Amino acid sequence: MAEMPAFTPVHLLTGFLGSGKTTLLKRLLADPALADTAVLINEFGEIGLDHHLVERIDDTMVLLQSGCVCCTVRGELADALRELHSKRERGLVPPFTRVIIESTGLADPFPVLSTLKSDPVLRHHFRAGTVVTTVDAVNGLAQLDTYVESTRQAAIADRLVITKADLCEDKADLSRLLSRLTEFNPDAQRIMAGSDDPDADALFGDDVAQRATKLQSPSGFYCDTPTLRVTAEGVALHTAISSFVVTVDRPIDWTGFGIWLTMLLNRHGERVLRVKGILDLVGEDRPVAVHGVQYLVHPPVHLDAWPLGERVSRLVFIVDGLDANLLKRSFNAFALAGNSNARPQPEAAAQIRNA
Ligand SMILES: Nc1nc2c(ncn2[C@@H]2O[C@H](COP(=O)(O)OP(=O)(O)OP(=O)(O)O)[C@@H](O)[C@H]2O)c(=O)[nH]1
Repeated sequence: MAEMPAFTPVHLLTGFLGSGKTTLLKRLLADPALADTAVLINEFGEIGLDHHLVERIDDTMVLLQSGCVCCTVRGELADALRELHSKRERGLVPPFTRVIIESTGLADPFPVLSTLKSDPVLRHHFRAGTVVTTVDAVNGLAQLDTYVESTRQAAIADRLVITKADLCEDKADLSRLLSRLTEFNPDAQRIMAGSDDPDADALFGDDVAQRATKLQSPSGFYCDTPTLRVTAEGVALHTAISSFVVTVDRPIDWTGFGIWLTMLLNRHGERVLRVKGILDLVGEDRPVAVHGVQYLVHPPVHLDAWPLGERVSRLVFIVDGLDANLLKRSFNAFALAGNSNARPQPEAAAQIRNA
């Protein structure tokens, strides 16, 4: 077992919505090098799914829910770290030697890190570790241009993991994304997911010297590049962004669902920042995980078991400036109308148009 560090490093895994944080975390946690790791997962949305997708649930896996770790659940983050520390002291959880926080895709990483420094208890037991930011090669450039959360996540990174380059049809777009990242953060080490296959050591090795020079200021953390200046204070983020959940307790027809989702994304893809869920599909015994990020829909994946043993479909939507009630009604009009002809009802189509 690794020796207990005087200050346990808290690594932050961040990156915009759907950029591949959970996929990376799940792969890394399979590495024995990360056996002594406590994991905190924070999700934006009424229900959390990522901890089920990571497929490791034990006492050192903590879900911070119902808000974003940089704002509403900052206190909850501090409480969770204090509790983990106290349980470790009392031998109630395995003696972890590092913590990884997977933030929401909308989190501002600066307040999260400053929580470690400013909390009177935490600062005696924990220290900021490495910040790893995932950047989606397909949607990343537009996200950097549109969402300040995304630029702040890229600017603070020690390691930038570029995901989905395998899906990037236009390599010129990928080069533009890499140039933009260089503007924001010339010092970060860049790793291509898939081809470089980063291991735990490459990502969470204890090399924080880079950020020590980049982020120290009298007031705490800051980052200053020619194009972006950000400080430790949170800014008013994700004000028009909302999240809603739909739950259906009978099997859904895949074709019909696909048509409904295609219609939604054709109309509003840019503003459907994230769709993710676990579906109970007609003709399938096992649950199926679905993921969409703006116009991009990833291939569905069969899971081994139903989370919590409950056989229901749950979909989380995170949308920017769309009418969540209309979209919910549209989904329900479609789902509740039955799936015999697998066509969205006219009412459902109109609700999508007007959302
Ligand atoms: N082709 C491809 N798909 C990827 C890659 N990385 C992630 N994905 C897919 O992208 C989708 C979203 O991945 P997640 O890991 O859930 O993304 P996330 O950042 O955790 O999402 P949020 O927690 O909702 O912000 C899933 O369908 C993944 O399988 C990659 O490098 N290539």
